[in-house]
Amino acid sequence: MQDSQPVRRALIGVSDKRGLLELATGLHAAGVEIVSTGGTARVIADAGVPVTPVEEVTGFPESLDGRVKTLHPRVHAGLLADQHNPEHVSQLAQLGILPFDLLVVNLYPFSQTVDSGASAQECVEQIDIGGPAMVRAAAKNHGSVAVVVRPERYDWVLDRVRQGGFSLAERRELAVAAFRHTASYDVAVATWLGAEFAEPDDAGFAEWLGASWQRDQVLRYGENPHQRAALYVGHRVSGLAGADQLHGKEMSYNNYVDSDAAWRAAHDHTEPCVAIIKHANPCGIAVSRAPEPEAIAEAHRKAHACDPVSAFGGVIAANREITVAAAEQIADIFTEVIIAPSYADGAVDVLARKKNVRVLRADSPERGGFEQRAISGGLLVQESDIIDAEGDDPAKWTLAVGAPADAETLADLAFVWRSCRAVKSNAILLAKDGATVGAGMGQVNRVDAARLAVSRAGDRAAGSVAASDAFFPFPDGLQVLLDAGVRAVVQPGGSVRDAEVTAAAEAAGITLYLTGTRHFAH
Ligand SMILES: NC(=O)c1ncn([C@@H]2O[C@H](COP(=O)(O)O)[C@@H](O)[C@H]2O)c1NC=O
Repeated sequence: MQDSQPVRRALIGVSDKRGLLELATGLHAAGVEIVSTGGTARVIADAGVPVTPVEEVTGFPESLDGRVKTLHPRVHAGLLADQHNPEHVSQLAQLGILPFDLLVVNLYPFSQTVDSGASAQECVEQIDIGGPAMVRAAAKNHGSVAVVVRPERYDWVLDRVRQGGFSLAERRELAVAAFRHTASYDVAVATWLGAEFAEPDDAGFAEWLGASWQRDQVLRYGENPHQRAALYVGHRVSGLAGADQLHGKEMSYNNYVDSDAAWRAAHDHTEPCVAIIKHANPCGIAVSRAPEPEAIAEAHRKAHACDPVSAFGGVIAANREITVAAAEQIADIFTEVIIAPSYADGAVDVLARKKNVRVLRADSPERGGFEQRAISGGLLVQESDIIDAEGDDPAKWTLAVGAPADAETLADLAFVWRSCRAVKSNAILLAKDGATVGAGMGQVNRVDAARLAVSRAGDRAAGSVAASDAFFPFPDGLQVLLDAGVRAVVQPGGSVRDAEVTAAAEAAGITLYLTGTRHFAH
């Protein structure tokens, strides 16, 4: 290549020794002199490949348990000298320092050590100092030096070396990757240290938030075709972002949004559950008390029956394995995405009869932690809403009025309460026999949410149970449910007009429970 620069001398210091021998052997065969740090040099030398220990370059022993190996002017001058600047070249000659053309480094495994549950002292020892210093030096000096931080690139590196070296464009690309690597590394260190040494007045929120995301996919478009979009993943890829796609077209932006809502809704239940989502709202959620493995097919039938019209083109999530029977049922319905923890033998083949349906296998979503939402000029951070708060346990509910619910009714109330938080606020949800029958979502007042839920339930409203994601500010919303024949209601309570709301429930002779916990979802 036109502006390629030959590689005559390489410095290698790697924690991850994968591919090291092949790299060193190939570099040596290509006539490259290799200089290496302690452990790396030993592996290379043991294989019979000539290597110069870095101490021979620095004239200084590796010391302080490896805290000082390469932090020396003879190393850094060799990495930082601009080989196209005659002044630098002559200074190096006067100092008796040879320049490096290639640096291969990967850093101490800091994040892996933290994730392994190691002690704080062990984690601190795994903060690499000399490695990032060299990587940054070589990346700054990409005009003269190529820097490689990932073993996955060694084959390509050898190819370039054999072909006469790296072009400027390639050295620039490597420099970008190198600075991203050290930046992500520092974010991980700063985040962990901040949490370890947090001041008591931090109120649980770090004073500084670092982020490091890797682009995973460029999506066809965003929420609308005129918006561009991409998916980024963190260093530990999990949940929906880490799902395996077993079949179908590529995921779209809206598929991800709806799948995320469906995945969470299905996992809000411990019983076998299916959630069908469109535009991030449920068109049906159901649980089954049938013995497994029949349960998931039954849960799907019940969820689909809630609103078959809306389920067309929806996203289906199950919290249990998709059986062949469930797959046969689902395959008949036009569905955008199916997501489950696993698929029985043959189930994916059944679903794959439809060319486009996306079939995903994913790990359960992580519970707890924090979630972020961008606003104009800022970032909101909150604890994730979990459905295991005290008020989510029916045993802790307060009976405001009416007869205590029998076991079956209480199970339905618990189901509708757990399902209600999957509905965008203001939310009213009606259910019967472990299945939703009518949802009123995203309304700007609770009366309209109740009207919508009742109208979508139709005849099924009579005898159903209902949940409201937040308190009824007036009796009017509840009255809509009572007029439709709802027989038991669960809501947080806490309105200044609770007494009027309770009086309306009493007048209708229904059972009303208060949770004391609210589950808004905007
Ligand atoms: N202290 C130093 O001068 C230093 N220079 C390089 N390292 C790291 O030491 C590791 C390689 O060491 P070894 O070859 O001994 O296994 C690499 O991960 C490299 O990033 C250093 N270690 C930590 O800072």
